[in-house]
Amino acid sequence: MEERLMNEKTTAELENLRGLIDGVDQQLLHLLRKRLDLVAQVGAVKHGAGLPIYAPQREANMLAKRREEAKAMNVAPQLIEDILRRLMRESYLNEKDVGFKQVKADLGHVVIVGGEGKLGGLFSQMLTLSGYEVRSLDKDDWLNSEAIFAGAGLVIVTVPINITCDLIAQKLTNLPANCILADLTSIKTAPVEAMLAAHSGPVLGLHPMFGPDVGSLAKQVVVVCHGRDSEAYQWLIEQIQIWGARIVETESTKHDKAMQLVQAMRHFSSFVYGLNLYKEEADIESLLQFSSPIYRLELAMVGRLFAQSPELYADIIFAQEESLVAISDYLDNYSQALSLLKSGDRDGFVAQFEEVSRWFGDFAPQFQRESRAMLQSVNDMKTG
Ligand SMILES: C=C(O[C@@H]1C=C(C(=O)O)C=C[C@H]1O)C(=O)O
Repeated sequence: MEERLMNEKTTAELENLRGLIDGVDQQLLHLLRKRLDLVAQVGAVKHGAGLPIYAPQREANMLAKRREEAKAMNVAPQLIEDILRRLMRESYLNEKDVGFKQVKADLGHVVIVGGEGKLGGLFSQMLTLSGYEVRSLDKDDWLNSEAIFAGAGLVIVTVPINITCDLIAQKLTNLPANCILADLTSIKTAPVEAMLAAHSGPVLGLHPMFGPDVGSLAKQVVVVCHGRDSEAYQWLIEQIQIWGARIVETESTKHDKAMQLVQAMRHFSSFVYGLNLYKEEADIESLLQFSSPIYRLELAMVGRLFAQSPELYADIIFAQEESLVAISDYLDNYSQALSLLKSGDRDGFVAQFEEVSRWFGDFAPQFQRESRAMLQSVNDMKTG
C-alpha cells in the first residue's frame, strides 16, 4: 500500500536509505558477533578463576558510562541501556556453554528426588554443568533407592508439595550421616521440620523464586531457610551464587507468610480472572485487538497460568491453610469496594484510592517506571 502512494523519486530515495540502514544493521550484527566472542573469553577466564559470570558492579559501571556517552552523542541513554541489558542476558545464557566452577569437588554424587520434574531437571542441569554427578530418583526407582542413596553427598527433594513431607518422613530416614538434605518446595516450615526429623545430618530448605523456564539463574532469587549444620552446606550456597542467583536468607515462618500473598492469593486471583473470562465467554481474539499494553500484559500473566500444570497451582494454592485467610480477606475487600460502586459512591472510591496510594508511597512511582519498560517491550512484540 505504502509503495503505491509513492512517486519514483521517493521510491529511489527510500531504497537508497534503506540499503544504508541494512548495511548499518549488518555492521551491528558483526559487532554483536565480536561482542559475544569477547564475552565468551571473559567467561572462560572467569570459569578458570571460579568467578560467576554475572558481575553486577561491572554492569552498573558500564551502563552508567555508556549512558553518559549516549547523552553526549544525542542518543537516548535508555536506548543504549536497553540494548546492553539484552546483550548481557545473552552473556548469561551463553555461560552454559562453558559450565560453572565446581565449589565442592569431593562431594560424592547428588540425588534429585523428583529429578524428572521440571525444576528438578533444571537443578540437575546446573549441577551437572558444575561438574557434579547427578542421579535422579523418581516414582519407579524406590526399589533401588538404597543403592542410589549410598555415597550421596547431597539429596534434593523436589516433588509436589502435598507429598513432600510424607515422602521425607517415610523414605529419607536412612541417608548417609553426613549427606546434606535439601528441598525446593515453595513452602518452608513443614518441609524443613520434616527433614530435620528424618535426617540427623545437615539440612536446609531452598525456594527458587522462579519457574523452570528461566534460561539462566543470573539475578534470580533463591530463598534459603537454614535447618542444621550450615557450615556443611555453605558450599552449596556459594555454588548457587556462582550460577548468578541472589540468595535471600530468611526464617521459614516469615517466608511462608509472604507466600500466602505472593503465591496463594496472587495465583488464586489469576485463576479466578481466567475462570471469569471463561464464564463470560470472552472472545480473547477480539480482546487482544482492543487491548492496551497493560491489558495484554495482564492477559499474559493470567494466560500463562493455564499453560501450566493444574496440579502445580493446586499444590501452591492449597499448601497452607492460612492462605485461606489471605484469600478470604481479598474477597471481603472486593465486596467492600464493590459496594462503593453499587452505591455510586465515587468520592468514597477516590478517597480509598488516595489512601492506598499514600500507603504505596515511593513504590507506586517505582512500579510505574518499571512497568513502563515492560509495557514498551510488550508493544514491541506486536507483529501486525
Ligand atoms: C562480560 C562480563 O560478564 C558479564 C557480562 C557482561 C556483558 O555482557 O557486558 C558484563 C558483566 C557481567 O555480568 C564481564 O564481566 O565483563
